[in-house]
Parts: sequence; structure tokens; C-alpha cells
Amino acid sequence: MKLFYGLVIHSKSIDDLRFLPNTALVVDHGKIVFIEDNADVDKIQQQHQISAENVIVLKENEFLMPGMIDTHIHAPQYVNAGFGLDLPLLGWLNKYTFPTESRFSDLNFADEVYTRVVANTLSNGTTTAMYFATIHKESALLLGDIAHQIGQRAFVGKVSMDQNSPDYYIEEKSSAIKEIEDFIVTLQSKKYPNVQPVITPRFAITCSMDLMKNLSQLAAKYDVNIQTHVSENPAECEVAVSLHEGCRDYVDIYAQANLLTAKTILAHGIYLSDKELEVLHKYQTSISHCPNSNCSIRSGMCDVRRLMTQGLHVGLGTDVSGGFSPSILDAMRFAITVSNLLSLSKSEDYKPLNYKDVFFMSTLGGAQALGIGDKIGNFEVGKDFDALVINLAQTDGNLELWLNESIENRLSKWIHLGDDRSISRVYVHGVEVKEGASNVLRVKRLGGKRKSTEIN
Ligand SMILES: Nc1nc2[nH]cnc2c(=O)[nH]1
Ligand SMILES: [Zn+2]
Repeated sequence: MKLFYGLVIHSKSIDDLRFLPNTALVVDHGKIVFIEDNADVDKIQQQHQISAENVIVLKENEFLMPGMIDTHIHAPQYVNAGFGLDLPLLGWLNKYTFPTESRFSDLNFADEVYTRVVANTLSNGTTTAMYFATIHKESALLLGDIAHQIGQRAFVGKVSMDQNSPDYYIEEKSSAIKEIEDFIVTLQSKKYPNVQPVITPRFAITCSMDLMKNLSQLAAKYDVNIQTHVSENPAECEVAVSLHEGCRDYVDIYAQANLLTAKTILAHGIYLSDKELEVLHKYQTSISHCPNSNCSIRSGMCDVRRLMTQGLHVGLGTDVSGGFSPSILDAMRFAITVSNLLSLSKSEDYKPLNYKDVFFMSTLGGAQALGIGDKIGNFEVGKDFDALVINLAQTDGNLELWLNESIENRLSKWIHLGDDRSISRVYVHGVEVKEGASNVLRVKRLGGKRKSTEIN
């Protein structure tokens, strides 16, 4: 058992951000068993019979918050993060993305990259990641092993794609179906408590209707989540609809393939019509908003307020490497900026997203979008303890504190100016997983040996 005591910040809903001073929070076997603000910490320590070394008292400039959730990240594209941003989506996929992803048939290469991406995103406070891997089953399974060993909560998707892809990076339909079923069965058989397989048709351009229908049957058979992309770029939308005869619009393609469920998350959704939003709402399908990617490969600006007004759950995604940064703090800032820019052409009563909204989206909102809002996302008794200790008094970096600043302003400063240096502890399911630098995690996993694999 562990007892945390200090300032706690979490969201109960998008309009209900709580700042809870002097809060006692007790964790047992990874779960939150008690929480009370303005608490008598000694009394609670005694009541729960917690030894002194298991009491963590936060310092004056520290606070505890829920772990952050990246609802859309391509693990293999971590290699490309920060370059190749000169082309829009379809050209970018062909020139930069497919060649890099095709290299993940090499398990040594996959081991090196996946260890780095898991360690680095954890270090940046991503306690849960919804990953796209590649079409290679073995390396996707390896990503699951790595997330488990290092301690990140992860959904891992072996990508499925059987058309309109380069010869060197494509599956045949029958083998795509066999491989994904093997992948699900194998990953589930490992019984990792925090790592789940996810059905991952890349998008409607690279998947035949028949493949997608088979994938939706497997999702139902094994009760797993589904992820794909939707309506990211105007040229993509046009090609997708032209390829699937008899489908009214982009969302209808996935509806006809039975891929829309309450456990489905679609990345982007920039150009969705009102009718498409209605359909997504009917199926309780969520959206992953990836504003860095939308800006960097110039896909467009997604009106998150509109999606939320339609009742959709919207989480945040880094979409590495369409997005250049693996940090969810960066996604929060981009989301605010895009929303501000959109508001310039809206009426005065349009409310752009603010720091409280994006805090929600990166925690409870992300959990709801992944269909696990009852398990993580905030601090409620019965939920798993996925949490970050934030230290605002770090001396490096741009975050400066002044006397008598309100807690609200300090949180806003952290969201706008913080980085991994201010994330001093990271917990997943009650286990501390950030031990100083991400290097420590890497070395631990690789048994103290650096791999000789060259990344180039
Ligand atoms: N941003 C992004 N969009 C996609 N659509 C299909 N594949 C991808 C991808 O890898 N990244
Ligand atoms: Zn993506």
C-alpha cells in the first residue's frame, strides 16, 4: 500500500476541473482505494496501517495528476519524427512513411526503436498509448512485450492493409486475416494486464471492403478495440469514397464494414459532415484529435468544439510522425492554438479550447475516447492508479514561478511551458516506471547492454 499526500489536480468532466489541496490518496495493488481532500494525513496513515517509507508527501511546488493518454501514435514512425514534413498526406505516406515502416520486418531494428518510443513517451508522461505498429506480426508482438516490460499501458495494433500500397509493403487479403487473428490470440495469451491488441485497418484507401468486414468480425469475436483514420485530408477523402462504390461518404465506408463501435477510435475527422457526425454519435465512436500532425502535414484544422457539441468523445493524439512531437503536452498546446485560430472566423460566442479543456482531453477525455473511462483518467476509488508527479520548481527549462501565483495559473504555465523535466515521477497501475531518465528504463530492458543495431 502507498499513501500520497499533497495537491491533487484532476477532471471530473470537461467543465469540472478540481484543485484539491492536502489530499490523501491510498493505492493498494495498483488501485485507488481511498481519496479525501483536506485530510489528516497521520490519521489516514494509521487507519490504513501504512509504513512510513510508503508515504509520499509532495513538496510545495509539486502536484499529482492523472497519467496522460496518447490516443493515436505510430510507434515505427518515431524514427521519422521531425523530418519529411514537406508533403501532404498521400505523398508523405509514399515518400517517407511506407519505406520506414517496411523496415520493421527486422526484429533488431524494431527492438531498438520500440524500446526508445515506449521509454521516451513514458518519460513525457504518456501512461497509456494507443499504438499503430506495422503490418509485421512479430514486431508488433514485440512492441507489446516492450510496453509490458517497461510498464506502459498500451493498445497495440498490427496494421492491416491489402490494396493501394507499395509492392514492398502490403499484405494479401487471406494472409492479412490470418495474421491479425494470430496476433490477437498470441498477445491475449500472454495475459499482460495492461497491454491489449487492437484491430487496425490503416484507412479506407489501403483496405478492401472484404478485409475490413473480416476485421470487424474479429473485433467482435475477441472483443477488442478498433482504430483507423478518417477524413484527414481533402484528397484522401475523395480517393477513399471513389474506391468504395455504394458508400455515401467516408464514415459510411466504415459503417458498411461494421467497424464503427463504442470501442472504435478514428484519428482526425477534420472534414466530417453533420450527417457523418450523427452516425458516429449513434455508434458511440470516438475521435482522436492530432493537431500537431494536422498542422505539420497541412491536413487542416479540426473543429473540436463542433465534435464535442455533437456528443462525441475526443481524445488527443501525437500522431507521430505526421506530428513531430511524441509529447502530449505538445498536443495540448497545439490543440489550443488550432482552436484559437479557428475561433477567428467564428462568431463571438464561440469558445476556443483552453488549458482546462485540453487537460481534460489528455486525461479523462482520452480514457473515455478509448472506452476505458471507468478504469483510468482521474482519481476515483476503484480506478487504476496511473499518475504523474509534476514538479513546477524544476530549475531547468522555461517554466518560472513567481510569488503568490494562483494554482490555476501554475497549471496553465505547466501546460504551456512544461516538458519531461518537470514530470518527476510516473506511475502505471501503481508501479513507478520513470526512474530518472528514460535511459535507465532502456538499459534495464536491454539487460544493461546497448544494442549494436544502427538506426540509420
Ligand atoms: N497521419 C497519418 N495518416 C494516415 N492515414 C493512413 N496512414 C496514415 C499515417 O501513417 N499517418
Ligand atoms: Zn495516424
